[in-house]
Amino acid sequence: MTVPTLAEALASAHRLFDRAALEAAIVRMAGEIRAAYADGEVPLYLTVMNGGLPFAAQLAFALGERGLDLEFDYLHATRYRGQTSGSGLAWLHRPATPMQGRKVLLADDILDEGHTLLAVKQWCEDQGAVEVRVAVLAEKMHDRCVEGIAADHVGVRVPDAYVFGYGMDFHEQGRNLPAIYALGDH
Ligand SMILES: O=P(O)(O)OC[C@H]1O[C@H](OP(=O)(O)OP(=O)(O)O)[C@H](O)[C@@H]1O
Ligand code: HPA
Repeated sequence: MTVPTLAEALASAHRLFDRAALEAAIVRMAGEIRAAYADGEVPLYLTVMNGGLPFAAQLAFALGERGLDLEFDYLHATRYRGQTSGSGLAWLHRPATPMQGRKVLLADDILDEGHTLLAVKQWCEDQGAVEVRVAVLAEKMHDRCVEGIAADHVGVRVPDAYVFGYGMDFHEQGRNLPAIYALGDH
């Protein structure tokens, strides 16, 4: 199968949020999140690779600016998307930092159907985390999200279309576009 190019995708997509809008959303989120960690405990900050990387980095600086220290680790869980049964989640890397008794803050690019973050959150709880908060740059608006997962902090809400940019890929392309685009007419 030939993979469409990024240029082809951009030609049939439109920009939902530009860089300034996303940066402003992340600054707003940082204010909310700072207030949620007022007790001085240092959360374990888990970036969900790959898509969560740009957002997580920017959010981390905004939190540092507000006096919240973070302990960094990361995980990589990726969905097979229809090529297998069940949740279809493959763990490519699990965090090495012990979580017993810790507060965990997950940073990912998008909450779509929720399979990824549900499994990740449950795994953190199984490891002994006492609290798991979820921060996502984007939440997709539809009624297909699985039960048992919700984002505590959301940057922007996107329509029910395939979106890419700002960490999110179009066939592994376009992750470093500094804006979010939607395919089609949404
Ligand atoms: O809410 P869901 O329907 O589970 O989808 C959201 C997840 O899907 C994407 O990851 P993907 O599996 O594509 O891996 P990637 O970050 O490496 O692209 C995205 O980064 C989220 O982690
Ligand atoms: O719309 C999306 N775009 C990119 N990655 C995703 N992962 C789940 N949904 C999406």
